[in-house]
Amino acid sequence: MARIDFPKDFVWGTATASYQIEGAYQEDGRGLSIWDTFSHTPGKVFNNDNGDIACDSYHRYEEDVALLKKLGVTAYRFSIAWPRIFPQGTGEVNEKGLEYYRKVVDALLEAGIEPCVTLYHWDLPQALQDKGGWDNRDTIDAFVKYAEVVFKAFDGKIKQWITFNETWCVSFLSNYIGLHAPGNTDLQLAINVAHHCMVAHGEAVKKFRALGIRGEIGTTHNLSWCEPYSKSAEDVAAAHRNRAFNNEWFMEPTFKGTYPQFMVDWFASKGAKVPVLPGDMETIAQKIDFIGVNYYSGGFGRYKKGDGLFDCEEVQIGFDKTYMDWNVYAEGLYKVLSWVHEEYGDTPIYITENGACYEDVLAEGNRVHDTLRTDYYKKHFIQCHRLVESGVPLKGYFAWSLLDNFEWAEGYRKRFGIVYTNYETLERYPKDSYYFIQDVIKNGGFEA
Ligand SMILES: N#[N+]C[C@@H]1[C@@H](O)[C@H](O)[C@@H](O)[C@@H]2O[C@H]12
Repeated sequence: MARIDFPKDFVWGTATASYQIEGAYQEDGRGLSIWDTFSHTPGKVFNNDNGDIACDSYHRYEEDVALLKKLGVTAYRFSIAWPRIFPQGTGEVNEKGLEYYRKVVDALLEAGIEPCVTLYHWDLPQALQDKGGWDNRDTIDAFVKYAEVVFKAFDGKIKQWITFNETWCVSFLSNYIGLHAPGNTDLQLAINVAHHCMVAHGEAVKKFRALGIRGEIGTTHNLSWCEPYSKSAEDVAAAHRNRAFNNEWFMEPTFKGTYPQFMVDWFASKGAKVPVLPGDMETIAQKIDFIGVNYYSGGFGRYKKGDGLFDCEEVQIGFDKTYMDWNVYAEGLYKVLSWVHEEYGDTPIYITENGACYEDVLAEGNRVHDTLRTDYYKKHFIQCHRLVESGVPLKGYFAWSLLDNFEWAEGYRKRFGIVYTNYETLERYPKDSYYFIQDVIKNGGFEA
């Protein structure tokens, strides 16, 4: 056993998202989002679950803040629902929407917890989707207007802003693979969406700077790590294409204002190209104050002609699996964040999501002995410590998630929370993993 200790100023937090926890989907003037439409479409979500009620955090946010305070975190990442602020995506501001978030932010600050707010965590107003959504460049301007309203409303209170959550999911998962809202399966459309979201990110950063909003702004990309199964040129190239699909395709524009040419060529071979307009790349590459990275898993890949979009097949080498059937590959976190530092320099990094889904059993006394999840966190905290020790500018960590919540197309069957949500009573029960993290925060580390 070796003791690992984190820097005194290391930020510990947890993360959630509006559609996954709030419920109250028609309350106080909220407009419909694409996830209301998608989840209400039979067959799209497991068990036809939806976010109509979710964890009812719209009414129970004070319980959530109390759990955060008891946990000992100094930050809480949540998202603002665009359809609560602009029910039609643009036009009239819904003051009741702003009022809800004022209450949440004030409760957090009262508890000594810094709000870290994501502007876009996938709940696009349906009214904008009806006009083409992110495929329509007009949505960029609508996003910037929405961002300006919330920047001004919370200036000085919210000091850490994230423009987008996981643009890969917004684009490829939702418009090429089709698993998430709006459920398209068109590669060119997905590339258009990715590009327009990144332009919207850059325009929002420009607006943030122009308004002189206090605090820091960044964005969050979901990065993964695919290690080549062998050192053969074919396997190395295939694994790189697999990584670049998640990683370089988004990080290169964000930091260098260019797309990786080998991937541009690869997509061109599939008949798809990026709809770049003059000035777009300079806009995307606006300097950011931090980069958020969501990391869950990775694995090994090797060349196999025709396998998937990149002629890369996953090789099973015996990793333990989570209930999402994802590898528990903690060293992948070390590899990917070391790569970020090597490739993109000293921009501060926050792990804005990391966590695991397991089949949780409610035991006596409303306890959940989620030893596998606690073990997942231990393994990844060890890698976080390794990163800090190696000089990577890792400044903080947000566990996904505070609560079991609406897990998108998986509905409520997949639980990622460190707090168990009883969906019948909406009561919250801290799991053993919650108490493990509480202890790590309190003691600044743990015996690894
Ligand atoms: N799946 N899964 C869990 C988690 C999802 O619940 C978050 O909303 C996303 O940001 C990211 O995908 C990660």
